Amino acid sequence: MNALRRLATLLYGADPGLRRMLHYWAATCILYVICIGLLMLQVEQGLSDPDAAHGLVAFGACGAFAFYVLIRANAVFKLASDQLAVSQAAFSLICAVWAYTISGPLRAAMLTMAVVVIVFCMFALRPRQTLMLSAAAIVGMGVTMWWLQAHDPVRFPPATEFLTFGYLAGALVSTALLSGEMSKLRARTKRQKAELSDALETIKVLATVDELTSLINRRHMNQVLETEERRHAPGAEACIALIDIDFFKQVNDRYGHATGDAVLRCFSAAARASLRANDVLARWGGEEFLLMLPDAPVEDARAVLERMAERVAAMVVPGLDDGQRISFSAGLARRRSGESFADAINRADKALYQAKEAGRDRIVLAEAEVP
Ligand SMILES: Nc1nc2c(ncn2[C@@H]2O[C@H](COP(=O)(O)OP(=O)(O)OP(=O)(O)O)[C@@H](O)[C@H]2O)c(=O)[nH]1
Repeated sequence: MNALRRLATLLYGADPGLRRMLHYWAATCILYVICIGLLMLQVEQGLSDPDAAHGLVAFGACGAFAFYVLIRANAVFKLASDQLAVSQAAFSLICAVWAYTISGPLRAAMLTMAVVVIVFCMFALRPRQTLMLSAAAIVGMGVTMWWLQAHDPVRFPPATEFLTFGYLAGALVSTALLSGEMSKLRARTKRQKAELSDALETIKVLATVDELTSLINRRHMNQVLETEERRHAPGAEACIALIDIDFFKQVNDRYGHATGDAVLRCFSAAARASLRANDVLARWGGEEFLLMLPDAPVEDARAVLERMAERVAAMVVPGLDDGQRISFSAGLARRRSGESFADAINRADKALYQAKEAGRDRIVLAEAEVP
């Protein structure tokens, strides 16, 4: 299985775009092989000239190999994928015209291949390119048929050639139009898929991030805590801190709601700048924040909060009077072994209440942590 996968990577490469192009190439090759098989049967039945048939087989095989090299080494040639597709389709049409000239009474059947080539185009070409290619096929086939009936009217009766050309032109034009519609449909589906995935990304952000502070919101923090609870290795310490800005109502009342919002934004930025790499800070509600410090002994957690208090005290908030200092109170709890985060948050909440009661602008350890 592994060897097969390695062989596929060797042949197809690892790049998804390259793989897609080579898959189309492989599908074309299967078609070539079927056509070669049928051509050989024609030769066996005496319906086609063997030399001419072998010439066409050699031409088809060389072309298929050349296209493989061209696609595989496209990192060097840097051809656009539609340029490659147009050249491949043009090559296949030349093969179909050639097959027509050497196929004796079965020649009309060869024209179905030209139609198949145009159908293939819907996967790789724009509608206009497909139409141009069909027009080129009609002109190429028309000139060939005219030349054949003019030079060998016994094998290529003019009336038969004329009618065959009419059928072919009709089939090619309608197939080109239909495959053009299909490519438009594919392009629309692709665009809608991209729009949907953008919208999904926006929804994800809206569902997890607080719009005002750009911190994660309470819902997402609960998910983070759940994950951390499951990951929590026995003995590893995690701390929880509930942080509440002091006298925030007074800020709102004195400076207005917009300045209150600015305080929340500046506080969040200052608080975030004080964290260690793995600490997670969330807006828990209003002017309250929850900080989770994984793998942190309580002394380290306290140090983070003190650093945060210094930064918050030093921050300059647009709209606030000079000298108006912002502070916060925090309740800090170490999550006990086997304890749920919900219980640890409850203990942190009680400690926060004590911090407020004791005069604010301080960090209070939850009861069990007080030495
Ligand atoms: N500007 C603004 N204010 C908010 C927001 N969310 C909550 N608030 C206000 O925050 C204030 C919280 O007031 P309180 O709960 O009394 O707390 P406090 O004034 O900070 O007092 P202590 O916490 O006891 O220090 C209320 O006036 C809310 O309206 C918000 O997103 N923006």
